[in-house]
Amino acid sequence: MIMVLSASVRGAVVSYGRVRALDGVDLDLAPGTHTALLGPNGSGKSTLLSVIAGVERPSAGHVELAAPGVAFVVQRSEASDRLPVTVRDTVAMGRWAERGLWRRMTRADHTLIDACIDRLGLTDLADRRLGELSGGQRQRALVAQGLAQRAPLLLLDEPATGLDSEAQQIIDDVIADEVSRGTTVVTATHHLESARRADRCVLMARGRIAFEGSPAEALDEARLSEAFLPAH
Ligand SMILES: Nc1ncnc2c1ncn2[C@@H]1O[C@H](COP(=O)(O)OP(=O)(O)OP(=O)(O)O)[C@@H](O)[C@H]1O
Repeated sequence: MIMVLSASVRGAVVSYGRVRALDGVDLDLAPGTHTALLGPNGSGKSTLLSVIAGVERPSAGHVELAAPGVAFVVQRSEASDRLPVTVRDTVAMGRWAERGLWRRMTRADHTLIDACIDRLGLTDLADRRLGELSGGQRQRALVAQGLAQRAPLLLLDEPATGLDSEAQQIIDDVIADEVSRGTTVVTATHHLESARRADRCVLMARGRIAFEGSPAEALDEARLSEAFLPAH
């Protein structure tokens, strides 16, 4: 049986100077599924997301996407925190790729932007500047921006970092909703509870995939401690 994939990565290698951030990674993403990437700091999770998003070009290997359009929600940075824009502006930017910078937003765009703001519980903060918000609120604004892109592939780099358990729950529910709409979602996460809700877990170690399987298989204690062992 031939399965149509949303995206596939073959033999991806990425080096930063002497560091091999990715060392020959193969990954298949089935449509309408949630894949959780887990692994210690520096194991290559963010780099793999960047390669799938097309932000980083592998020096060897390649990525194929079934359809164009990737929404990539990167980790919050000092730079994004200081942008002089409101929550609504931030989420509206998610429509730029489709609308073009200079074309007017349609009524449907505004409805979608409001829905994404609401979905992340930010309606009361919609007109506040990002700089006036807590880290967790800014993080939710960036996830709302990712949702507003309505891309077939949604990549989230540690979306729940710094969030309280209620906000984390919102993100997990948003991911589940997106998957049920047919979106293919990949998250890099350190939260085992979120990973447990994924369809598949990929354990990364030193730029390679150490294991992939169902959450029950991957999140086994022995398996996790092996993947998280320090390099030797
Ligand atoms: N822009 C860069 N310049 C130099 N080295 C980099 C760069 N980006 C990543 N690296 C290195 O590549 C390796 C993989 O980093 P990556 O950010 O992909 O890991 P990660 O698994 O996402 O880690 P974390 O859990 O800390 O986010 C690390 O050794 C990191 O130091």
